[in-house]
Amino acid sequence: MPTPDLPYLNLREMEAAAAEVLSPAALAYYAGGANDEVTLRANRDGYAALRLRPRMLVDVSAIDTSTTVLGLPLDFPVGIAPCALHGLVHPEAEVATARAAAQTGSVMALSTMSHRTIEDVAHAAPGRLWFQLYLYRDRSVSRALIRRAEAAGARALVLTVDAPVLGRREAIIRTPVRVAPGTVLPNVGPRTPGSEGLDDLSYFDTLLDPALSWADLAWLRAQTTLPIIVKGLLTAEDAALAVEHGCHVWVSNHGGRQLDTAVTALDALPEIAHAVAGRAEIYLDGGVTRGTDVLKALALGAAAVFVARPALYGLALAGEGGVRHTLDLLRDELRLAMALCGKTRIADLGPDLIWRG
Ligand SMILES: Cc1cc2nc3c(=O)[nH]c(=O)nc-3n(C[C@H](O)[C@H](O)[C@H](O)COP(=O)(O)O)c2cc1C
Ligand SMILES: CCCCCCC(=O)C(=O)O
Repeated sequence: MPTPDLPYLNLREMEAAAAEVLSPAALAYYAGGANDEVTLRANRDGYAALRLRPRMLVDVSAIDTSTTVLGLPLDFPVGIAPCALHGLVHPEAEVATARAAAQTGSVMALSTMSHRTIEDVAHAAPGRLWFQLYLYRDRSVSRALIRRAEAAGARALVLTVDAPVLGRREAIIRTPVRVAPGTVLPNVGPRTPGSEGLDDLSYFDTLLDPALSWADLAWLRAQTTLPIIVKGLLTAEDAALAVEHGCHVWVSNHGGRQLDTAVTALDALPEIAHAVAGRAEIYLDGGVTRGTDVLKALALGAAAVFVARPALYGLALAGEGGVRHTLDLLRDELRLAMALCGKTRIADLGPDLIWRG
C-alpha cells in the first residue's frame, strides 16, 4: 500500500505538489524538455491515446506482478531511470532513492552524474543497482568508473547514447542549474562549480565524447563481462545493431530532453520488439505515470519500464518514503489494471491487449 501519511493519490498529484517545493532552477532542470517540448508532451499523451482490449470472466482473485530482468527478481516491472543530481532536492540524494528501490523490490539505474558515490548507493540497494555510463572523452576515467561499479556489485551497465551533445533545454538556459559551491560530484571529478564560466550542464557536456560510435560499444563490450544495456534507441536499425554487439535495448527519447519531435518510446517499441525478436531484453521509459501505462508498454514488448521524474518528485516531497510512494502507487495501479484486463501474470501481457482501431 502507498505510504499512509502521504496524501497523494497519483503521480500527477505528486508532480503538482513537487512543483510547489522545488527551487525554480531545480524545477526547470527536472521538468523541462527540449525546444518546444513536443516530444515531452507526446510521451505522456501517447499512453492516453492507446486503448485497451480487456478480457472478461477470468478469475482475477490472485494477481502476480512479479517478473525478472537480467535474472534479477522484481516485485513488479518498474525501475528507476538514471537521473543526474538527486542532491538538488534531498540531502540523502541517490542513497534515499536506492533504499526505496530496494524496499519495493525494484531496481535503480544510478547516473554517472550523481551526488553520491557508486559504493554508497550500492550499499543502499544491495544487488538492485545498475550503473549508467556517459562515456568520457578520457576513457581512463570511464574505465575506472566501470571497475568501481563492478566492485560495488552493480548488475549491469547502461550506456546512454542519445546525448552525444546536450539538447537545447530552454528552461535551463533561462534558469541555469548549479550545484552548491564546494560540492564534489564523485564521478565527475574535482572542480569548482562555475569556475569555467559555464553552467553545470554545459560543463558536463564538455567532458563527454561527442564522437561516440558503434566502435566504442565494441570497446565497452571488451571492458566488462557485465550485461550492457544501450539506452536511448528509437529505431529497429539501431536496436538490431545493439543486439549484434551483445547488448540489451532501452527504448527512450531521454524524457523529451534531447531531440525535440523525436518519436516516443511507446510508438517506437513495436518495430524495435520486432527487430530484437526475443534475442535481448527491452526496457522503456518516458512519460509513464499510471499502471495502465506500464501495462501497455509490457503488452508491446518491454520487459520493464523505468521512471525518472516521478521518482525525483517523490524524493523532493518526502525523501526515501516519497520515492517508495511513487513506486507503490505504480505497483498498485498495475495490479488493478491487470485485474480489469483479465490478466493475472506479467507473462500474459501481449499485443492482444492493444486496440488497433
Ligand atoms: C532531471 C533528469 C536528469 C536525467 N539525467 C540522466 C542521466 O544522468 N543519464 C541518463 O541516461 N538519463 C538521464 N535522464 C533521462 C532519464 O533517464 C529518462 O530517460 C527520462 O527522463 C524518462 O522520462 P520520465 O522522466 O518521463 O520518466 C534524466 C532525466 C531527468 C528528468
Ligand atoms: C549531455 C550532458 C550531460 C547531461 C547530464 C544529465 C542528463 O542526462 C540530463 O538529461 O539532464
